[in-house]
Amino acid sequence: SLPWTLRAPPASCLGPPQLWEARPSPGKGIGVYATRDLVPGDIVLSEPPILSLTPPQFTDGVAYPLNDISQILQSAFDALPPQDQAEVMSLHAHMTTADKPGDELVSILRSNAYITGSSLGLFPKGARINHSCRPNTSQYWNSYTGRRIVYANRHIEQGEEIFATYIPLLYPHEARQRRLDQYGFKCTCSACALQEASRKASDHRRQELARAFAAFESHVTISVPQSVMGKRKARDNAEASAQLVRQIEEESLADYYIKAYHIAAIAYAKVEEWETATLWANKAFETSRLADPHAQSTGTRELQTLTGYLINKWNEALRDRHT
Ligand SMILES: C[S@@+](CC[C@H](N)C(=O)[O-])C[C@H]1O[C@@H](n2cnc3c(N)ncnc32)[C@H](O)[C@@H]1O
Repeated sequence: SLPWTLRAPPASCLGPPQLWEARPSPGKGIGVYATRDLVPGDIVLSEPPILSLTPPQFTDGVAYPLNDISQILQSAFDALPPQDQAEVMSLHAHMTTADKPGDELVSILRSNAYITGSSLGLFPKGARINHSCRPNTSQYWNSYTGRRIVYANRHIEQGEEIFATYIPLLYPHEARQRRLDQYGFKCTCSACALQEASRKASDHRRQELARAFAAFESHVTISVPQSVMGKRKARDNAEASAQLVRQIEEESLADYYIKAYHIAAIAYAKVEEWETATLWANKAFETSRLADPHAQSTGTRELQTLTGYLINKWNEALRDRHT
């Protein structure tokens, strides 16, 4: 055995300088602020979970009945070193009227946990980021490195507050607010604070987008239709996919950009517009690479393969035109 104990290097030796600071955010407790201008793709935080739970029968996308897991949570907490326990207990806990004294750990999990694959994780630094329904960061769970990455999805100015989303965003204001009730605040972000008419327009766009995504979900393989009817439908779909991208960008729903570009790539491939299809696929790939520069995730690699495939099709079509 080794005559010395291996210890992790201090956090200050790991990676690039810190681009954020935590300080009070009026009306929102503590918040996280950019300490310099950030451009899309800048990694704000890269953090492993301090505590991670894999609840039984976890269904991704469905809020988990957290009270059912208080025992698993307690055992995971008990196994932590004292300084980590103190860090967990320092996090914000929104207690509901149903919570009993002693339920604080469950409240902390409910108020701060993020879903990572099939688990729930507590990330003490990222947990200080407040919510917005038009967030300026997106997140990405890198299962390869076991880190949750928070990256700028648009330009963020020095001193601006950094926001993430706690909930899926393709719902109207009232439904979003119902999901946010578990955190105990009323959302006043730029989408929720709109005047009624604009808010209705935003709600309508989000619902339409949810419908459009659902409609496109079953069309994600490239098969060029042969019938006149099929071709006409594919043409309509291609135009609808370009509209989907416009609406997603108008609503600043950065978490859905990759999905929308991918849909547009497939829709244009189905009408054999290989150049347009390639440009959309490449845009999806480049956006995915913002958070995953070494293409470690399956999603990024698939987009890289798709872009390569479409480039070949585009080349073939150019060759055919010249022979
Ligand atoms: C994950 S914590 C975020 C950090 C928290 N502000 C703190 O002081 O530690 C979630 C809690 O922050 C507050 N919060 C988050 N986003 C908010 C918002 N948009 N408006 C008001 N409060 C918010 C709520 O109290 C919520 O339960």
